Amino acid sequence: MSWRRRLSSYSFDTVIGVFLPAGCIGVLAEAYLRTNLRDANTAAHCSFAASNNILTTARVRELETAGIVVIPKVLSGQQLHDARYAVQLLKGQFDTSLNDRDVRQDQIQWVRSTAVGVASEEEEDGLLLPIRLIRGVGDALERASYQGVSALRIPQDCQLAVYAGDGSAGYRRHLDRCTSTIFELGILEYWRLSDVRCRVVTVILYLNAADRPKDAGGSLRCWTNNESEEEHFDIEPVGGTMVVFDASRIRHQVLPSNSERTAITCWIHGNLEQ
Ligand SMILES: O=C(O)CCC(=O)C(=O)O
Ligand SMILES: [Fe+2]
Repeated sequence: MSWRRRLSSYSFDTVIGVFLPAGCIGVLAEAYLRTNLRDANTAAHCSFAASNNILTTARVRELETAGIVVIPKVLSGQQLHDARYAVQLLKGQFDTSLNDRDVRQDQIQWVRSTAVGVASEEEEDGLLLPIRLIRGVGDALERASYQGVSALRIPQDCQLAVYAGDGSAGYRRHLDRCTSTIFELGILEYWRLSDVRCRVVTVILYLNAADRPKDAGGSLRCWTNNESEEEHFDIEPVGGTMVVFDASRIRHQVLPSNSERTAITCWIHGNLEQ
């Protein structure tokens, strides 16, 4: 029996009285339970010596005061080459459908160190080091008691984003952490955005060429003062540059890129009070 016939065999009262409330509860339950953090790891679990060497205690203190730190030359030319080769092999698996095209025009794919979404371990190799480096930042933050936070959670999934070099692909100004209240969002959206509400720190590692010219565009424009539109600075997405910033403080935008632009991002989560 088709679902239409089966449904028409129920009385109007049954549909209104049983199926409608059940459907509403289902939608609410899906929103409440939606999370990518179920298999997230502790910061200690993701500890990586190279990340601790990069994000020294001095840099963590700088992150606390300035809200952002930029660390160049985190990857060698060979490591960048390997990472970019791995990204090439993943082409065709990128997804634009999840993105609001008015807001951002990149293509993304979620990658994890346990070979989900990649065809073989060999193909994953080049991305393994970038993933470990960005996921290892959480441990460096905890060791240096960043803003007194503890119990950071590191998602398994990191975002791999490719912006086409068509001179138009970018990402409108935004904050990575959702700071809107339940009254502004409504309960459904509030629950759906539970992961984004827990983002504490953003870690980006650029996988472009180390000699990417300035006119290739795609700079990351950052605003450090929310009161002022004027106070901003640009970071060139040169391959091997790591950017770490406070996800609830630094508004940022990706300027249009004239050359293909690749970045891998990890959001470190925690339970900060809004
Ligand atoms: O790739 C970048 O420089 C930033 C991307 C970004 O803002 C984001 O994915 O939320
Ligand atoms: Fe962002």
